[in-house]
Amino acid sequence: MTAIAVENLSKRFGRKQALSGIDLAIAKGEMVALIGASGSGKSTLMRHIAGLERGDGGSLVRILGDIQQKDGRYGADMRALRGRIGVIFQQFNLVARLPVITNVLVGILGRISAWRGTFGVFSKAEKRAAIEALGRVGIPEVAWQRASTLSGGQQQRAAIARTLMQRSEILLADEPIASLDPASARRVMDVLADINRTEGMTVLVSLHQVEYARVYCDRTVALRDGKVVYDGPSDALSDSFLTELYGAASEELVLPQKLPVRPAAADPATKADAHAGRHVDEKTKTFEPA
Ligand SMILES: Nc1ncnc2c1ncn2[C@@H]1O[C@H](COP(=O)(O)OP(=O)(O)OP(=O)(O)O)[C@@H](O)[C@H]1O
Repeated sequence: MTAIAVENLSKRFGRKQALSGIDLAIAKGEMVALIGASGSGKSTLMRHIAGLERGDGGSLVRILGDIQQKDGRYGADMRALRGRIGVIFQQFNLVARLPVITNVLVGILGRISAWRGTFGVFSKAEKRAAIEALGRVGIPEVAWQRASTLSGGQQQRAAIARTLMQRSEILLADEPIASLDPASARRVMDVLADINRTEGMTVLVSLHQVEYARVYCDRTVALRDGKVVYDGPSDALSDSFLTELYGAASEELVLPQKLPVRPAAADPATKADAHAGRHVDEKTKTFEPA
């Protein structure tokens, strides 16, 4: 089953064409990296898939088989679809003054009555589940601390715990490791890979550095100037191929040091849907094997 299907998605902000005719299909259970130099359109694409932004005429986004938006209009099931998608951003993921556990419990707001949500009335079982979710991401001990006291990496892991509480089926992580040190970045990526594997959650993660894509994701989609310029196996993204795709801008996508190799994370059953590599020829708009 296709979790995310984007067809001919374009978006113009004033004179800026942020996205141009994006076609993308991500199968349920895949963990896919989205890479691209600064300004290539990664966040804009993520925001459209999350249903936070509407594309221009001719655009179509389906989430888990249902129309989320078409021709710049949201579908009827928009609210329900939003509940099935968890979103993590580079920053501002948590309410700093609230305890971590309350931030995690925010994940169930879509499932409980408005008054319980407003007054923060959560049952013992819900609190236990929130602590379990924090355990799944390796930080159960911080449950009662204020979110502002957590490190950047812990904050990202708490945000992932919130999406577990939400029981989201798709996780969109927009540059979740951009402001983290390498060790914290790896821990966050480990957690994403783990919930992809064990919960079968579909993960689309945008990354600035291609090394993380190579280590953690079987498949990478590369954007340049709002267009898909590559969609295929991450290990085909050699430094020389990146230079071919991005020219001098490829330097900002490559870490000076290599990351340690990590075993493939995705469930083999879901790999059958993985796409063969395609290098997109922008002039003819045809897809060629990389
Ligand atoms: N709301 C907006 N209004 C006007 N222009 C926008 C808006 N959002 C994005 N853009 C423009 O669209 C282009 C793509 O931006 P986007 O943030 O998606 O890129 P990105 O690949 O996520 O970059 P970065 O890696 O720096 O976060 C940029 O030129 C940006 O300035």
